[in-house]
Amino acid sequence: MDTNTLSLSLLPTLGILSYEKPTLTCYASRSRNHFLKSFSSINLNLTFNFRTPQAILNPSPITPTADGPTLREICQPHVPHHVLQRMEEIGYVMPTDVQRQGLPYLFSGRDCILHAQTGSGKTLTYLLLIHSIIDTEKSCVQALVLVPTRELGMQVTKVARALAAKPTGVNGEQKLCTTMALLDGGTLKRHKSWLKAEPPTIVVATVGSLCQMLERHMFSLETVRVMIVDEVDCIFNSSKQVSSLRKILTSYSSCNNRQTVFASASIPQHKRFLHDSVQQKWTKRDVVHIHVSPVEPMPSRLYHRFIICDTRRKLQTLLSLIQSDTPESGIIFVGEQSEKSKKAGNAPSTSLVIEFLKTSYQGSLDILLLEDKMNFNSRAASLLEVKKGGGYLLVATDIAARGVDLPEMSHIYNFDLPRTAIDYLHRAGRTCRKPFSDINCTVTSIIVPDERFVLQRYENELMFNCEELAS
Ligand SMILES: Nc1ncnc2c1ncn2[C@@H]1O[C@H](COP(=O)(O)OP(=O)(O)OP(=O)(O)O)[C@@H](O)[C@H]1O
Repeated sequence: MDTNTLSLSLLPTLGILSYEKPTLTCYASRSRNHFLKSFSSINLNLTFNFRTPQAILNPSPITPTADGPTLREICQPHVPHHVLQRMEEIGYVMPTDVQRQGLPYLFSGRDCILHAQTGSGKTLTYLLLIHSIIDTEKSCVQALVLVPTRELGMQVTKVARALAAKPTGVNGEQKLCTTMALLDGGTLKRHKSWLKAEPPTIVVATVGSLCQMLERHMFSLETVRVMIVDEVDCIFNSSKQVSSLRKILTSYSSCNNRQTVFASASIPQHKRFLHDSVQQKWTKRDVVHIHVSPVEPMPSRLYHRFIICDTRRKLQTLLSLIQSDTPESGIIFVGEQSEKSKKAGNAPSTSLVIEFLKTSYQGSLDILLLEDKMNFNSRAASLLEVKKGGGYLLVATDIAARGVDLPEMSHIYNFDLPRTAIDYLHRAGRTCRKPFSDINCTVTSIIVPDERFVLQRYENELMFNCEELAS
């Protein structure tokens, strides 16, 4: 095996590199301090076995300091000037941790697993890499971004287009890069004509739609020089998407002909994943694992609470919480309806919550719905409303939990407890999405007494503390 796991944020604190075991062990501890205290004893029992020393011998040239290099300084000379200008115009001036730590590796051409907190700026990180590779004078698809949902695809396309637009006041003849969204619910015929008439430089695609195009020979990945798989664990975990993703990575293209980047805030069993990536030829052998803040998987500005109540009182409890919190905007996450509940003829939680809020909530926030079973147009309409800004309460299933960037979001309510700690992490991560802000956001879980131990497990796994609210 020829892989590296770098827990970069630990470097300054511990003066050593963390490997898989301490990272996993720390999930059992309750706080960063606790972890750091327990680290020395764990360390005694471990053999640190770094098999490819390049990443250690050749560390990031960027020194992490409070007022360290700007994004422009990190990106020069890799990213074209007009993109850097545009980047600053949008407001991206200082790098986030993942940008500061990840970009030097990405610019060096190595395949990477970008493993960093929700809202940490992974999208801009990989888009800057794309701009360092593509040649806008060439008329072919050179970069591919794979996403698990149409919603995330729309968002990435928007950011990609914003970054590729001409900066104000620039009138040069520079050919600009174009981005095509190839997403579930779109028309293959239209995409086919676009690809034929004037191939875009970047394609943002859902796995299913891309595979359809590839299978019908409407599109080929021959000219793709960089491939990003965003929310990679989510796609690998999806029974509908995993086999298509494997084909895209190994049959329709080869890791030797492209730079591959996997991104997510959660890579369960990352050592295993790294091993598989090399063995299965999803990436090259010297793939590097950029693990930012491994002992703090969730933003520290998140305040976690729970309230215990009877199932029958959950709706009323939700309403009371919203009334006392007066959120700027909030997401109320509900679980998917089980087959058993469907068969019993029960209404899904989404309908219950929406109808209840529509009749009982007297505040000024708009009430919106986003769930898997809505058709693509209604889903897009909901998301468009949400992105317009203004206050709203979005009642959503986990479809809204992955990657969707809603910077104004102040409160998350788990009306139904998420099924796994990872789902908790991604739901919670829809808040605290302004990288340099010090505004605190709140996640509140409304649970029945039996669920307390489940939430406790999530707390241990994700290393956070949840405070109980009096019911
Ligand atoms: N350097 C920067 N300066 C200011 N804002 C930034 C910077 N980089 C990213 N952002 C903003 O941070 C927010 C979160 O970024 P992004 O959506 O890329 O997060 P992410 O790491 O992909 O999160 P998730 O894992 O939840 O998908 C966005 O609103 C983005 O515009």
